[in-house]
Amino acid sequence: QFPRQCVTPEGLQSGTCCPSPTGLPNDECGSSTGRGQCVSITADRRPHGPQYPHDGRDDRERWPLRFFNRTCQCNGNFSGFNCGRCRHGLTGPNCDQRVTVVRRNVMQMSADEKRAFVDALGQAKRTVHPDLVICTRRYQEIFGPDGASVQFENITIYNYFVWTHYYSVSKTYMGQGQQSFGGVDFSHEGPGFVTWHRYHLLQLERDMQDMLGDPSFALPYWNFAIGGSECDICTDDLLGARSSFDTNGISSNSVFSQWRVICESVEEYETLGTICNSTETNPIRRNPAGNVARPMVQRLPDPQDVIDCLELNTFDTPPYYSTSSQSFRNTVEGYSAPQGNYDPVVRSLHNLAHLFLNGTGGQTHLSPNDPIFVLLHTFTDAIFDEWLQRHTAAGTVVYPEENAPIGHNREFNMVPFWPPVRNAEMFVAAPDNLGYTYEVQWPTRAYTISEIITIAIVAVVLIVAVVGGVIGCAVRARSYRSAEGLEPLLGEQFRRYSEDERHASQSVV
Ligand SMILES: O=C(O)c1cc2cc(O)c(O)cc2[nH]1
Ligand SMILES: [Cu+2]
Repeated sequence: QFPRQCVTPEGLQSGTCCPSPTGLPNDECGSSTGRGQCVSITADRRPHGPQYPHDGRDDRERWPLRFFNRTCQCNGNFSGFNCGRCRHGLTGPNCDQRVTVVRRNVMQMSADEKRAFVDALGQAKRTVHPDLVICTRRYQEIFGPDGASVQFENITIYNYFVWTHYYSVSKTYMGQGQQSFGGVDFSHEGPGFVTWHRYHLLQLERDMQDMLGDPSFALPYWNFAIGGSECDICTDDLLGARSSFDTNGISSNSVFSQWRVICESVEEYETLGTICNSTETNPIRRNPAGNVARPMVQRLPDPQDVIDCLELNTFDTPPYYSTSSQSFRNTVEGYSAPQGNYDPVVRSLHNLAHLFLNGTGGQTHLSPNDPIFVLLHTFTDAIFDEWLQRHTAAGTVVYPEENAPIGHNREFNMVPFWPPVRNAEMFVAAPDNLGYTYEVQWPTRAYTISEIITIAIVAVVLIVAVVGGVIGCAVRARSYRSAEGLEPLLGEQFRRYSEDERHASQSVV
């Protein structure tokens, strides 16, 4: 969440996190080369929804001001916590060359591509994040007893991806002996669901590109809207088959059977007011379609559900929450029926795909520990991008500025990302603004009864016309031939002419 250089006791006390680009000491934000400058952070002040009624209790309110109030603001196309890199979709020394990566269907990749992707995930699970460290205490307890140390630690690239999700969904600690407050979620149940998860994926993709030294690396997606109760990506060449010994486990032929999860001890965090750290504990659990207690989540969404949600015109509707009706966001997130009507018992699209996994991937504080999360969310993001592109011309693409749940207003800095990035910055079409596109064949709508009847009528009329024409011609040809029989002179003349011609050609030879 914060650059390693910034989390010293002095750095935290100053509230300033403006490092120099690597190789340029004492050049905060690369200001001497015009890359950027150190400025005050602005945090959203607009009212949020009533779900969170507290004030000052949570480190994530008005993020990231509890920790830092000054950051690098980069000029032009420069970007990053020290302005040492380019904005998404740009490259080159001056960040003026466009680059686009293509996110593809994981099922359509070659055996070599699949292996490379699985290996890259394994490497991300082991490689310490080069720049960022995580806090392991609430701000109040972040300084050690001597004041000379602070509670931050290193974490691997993939575990950082898991930790940021956990931090965004964790409950608010209300003090010893008090129940933690669960009415907060900085990344779900609000308009920020799509923008938060989009940035979450972009950050992982970028970290993996840097790790691999391959700027063309793209996260693939899992088209989970295939209906039925089979997990098609749960094979040992991809995300791991089911273990033959443990219904809830992953096959030992898959590297993912070796992965251990972080952030499992929620009860401890909630009762002691601690925070998940980088300690790995148990293996991933997964039992696709295996939740017998909840038959509704035993099958995946259907292609028609995607078609239906893409037809909703409004991005989000009051109260911009998990109870919104006719909201594209609440529908793709999966708290509404695919046609947009809110129903508390319904789970569809993204939520249904999570719950179908029935294990680690179905619990919000843990879900990214199962790498299926990455592929499930790239597809969710592909639907979001398709919706943006289809509806932009109609002018209904509007992100709410206020009264969304805390963390979800348009100008709120998404928790716990650094440098500060607002929901609004991710509410743009990806190919033109963020340097990636999806290669997807979107399902098309089946014909309605009235369309089928119309098509049938047109077809019948055409067939009648063609058949009628053929019969008409045949009848006319017949009457012509019988007329020929009544005109022997004409026939005679024709025969004589042909014979003359034959003679002529023979005499030439
Ligand atoms: O119960 C749900 O609808 C549900 C579970 C779950 C887990 C997860 O990680 C999500 O991102 C969403 C979600 N929804
Ligand atoms: Cu999710």
